[in-house]
Amino acid sequence: MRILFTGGSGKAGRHATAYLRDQGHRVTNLDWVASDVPGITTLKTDLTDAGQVFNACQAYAGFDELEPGTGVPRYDAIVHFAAIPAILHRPDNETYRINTLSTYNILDAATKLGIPKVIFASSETTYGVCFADGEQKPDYLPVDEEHPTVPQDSYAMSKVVNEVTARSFQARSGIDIYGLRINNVIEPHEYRQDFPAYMGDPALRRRNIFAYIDARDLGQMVDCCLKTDGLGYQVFNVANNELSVGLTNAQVIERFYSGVPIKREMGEFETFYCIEKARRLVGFAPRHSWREELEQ
Ligand SMILES: NC(=O)c1ccc[n+]([C@@H]2O[C@H](COP(=O)([O-])OP(=O)(O)OC[C@H]3O[C@@H](n4cnc5c(N)ncnc54)[C@H](O)[C@@H]3O)[C@@H](O)[C@H]2O)c1
Ligand SMILES: O=C(O)[C@H]1O[C@@H](O)[C@H](O)[C@@H](O)[C@@H]1O
Repeated sequence: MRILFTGGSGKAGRHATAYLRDQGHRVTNLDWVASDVPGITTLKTDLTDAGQVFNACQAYAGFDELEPGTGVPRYDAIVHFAAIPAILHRPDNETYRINTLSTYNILDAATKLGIPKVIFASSETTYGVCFADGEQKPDYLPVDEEHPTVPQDSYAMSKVVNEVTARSFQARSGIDIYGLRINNVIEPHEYRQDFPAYMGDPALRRRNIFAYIDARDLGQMVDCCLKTDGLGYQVFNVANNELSVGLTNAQVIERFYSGVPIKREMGEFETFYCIEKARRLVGFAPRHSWREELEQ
């Protein structure tokens, strides 16, 4: 497929674009800065500027596309990852402005230009646990897509607003728009760098609901979404199926989740960040586990 990918120069985007390239997709990156991933071309674009977004969505992906003499082909899908990826990188109102405006522009352009699918990065932070002031426990476990999304911080607010915006653009246009509530992204080198500390102090993972997602598996989830048509508007939790700490599910409940309703029986090391919907609807099957990465 011919894919327009935003934020491909960032932490998650670098791995997701490489994964999509390896699956045979043609990927053009829209970002403030150029990608250094081989095979990924960047059109430097400020996504808060609607003019630039509409223009980039209708641009050639490379000089080779001049050859047929049939004009600019239409993109098959947009994968929108560009964002300020947390609080405390920018003043709160800038994070909110950049994230909501960029997403509005992408959705507006996709629907008006007849691009039939948009997959966008939402976040685990929508559930209100990650960047809460003090400790906020989930309302129930495991956290699935029905869990309330009432966060207190500007980054997560921008993601909740983006989900609402996406749902409305989908209702108007009828195209497929899938939002990914991505858990904490782990790059391959971060297993050795960071996980030993998580084994020593599991509380370090409390704000991530003890979950994580390998950056390459996130690429797989995007590809699963590209391959699955006709679902309309959907949000999906995206995480590994196992906890990111060296405790069992029961031990985490005992230490961190006393009083939190447990909705169903769970596996010994099963994640509290439920990924059943992604498995069922698009066939997501994470492959990279921290246990195996540390053994290698
Ligand atoms: N890293 C995580 O753990 C995590 C978890 C959940 C969700 N997410 C979401 O996944 C996406 C990618 O996150 P990341 O960690 O790779 O972030 P990142 O900051 O590493 O990458 C984001 C990229 O977007 C670009 N960008 C931002 N705003 C832009 C704009 N207006 N115009 C052009 N380019 C712009 C940046 O230059 C950067 O290359 C984000 O939407 C983030 O909110 C990340
Ligand atoms: O966007 C998000 O959800 C993520 O933001 C990152 O910056 C946080 O470190 C991570 O815990 C979150 O998973």
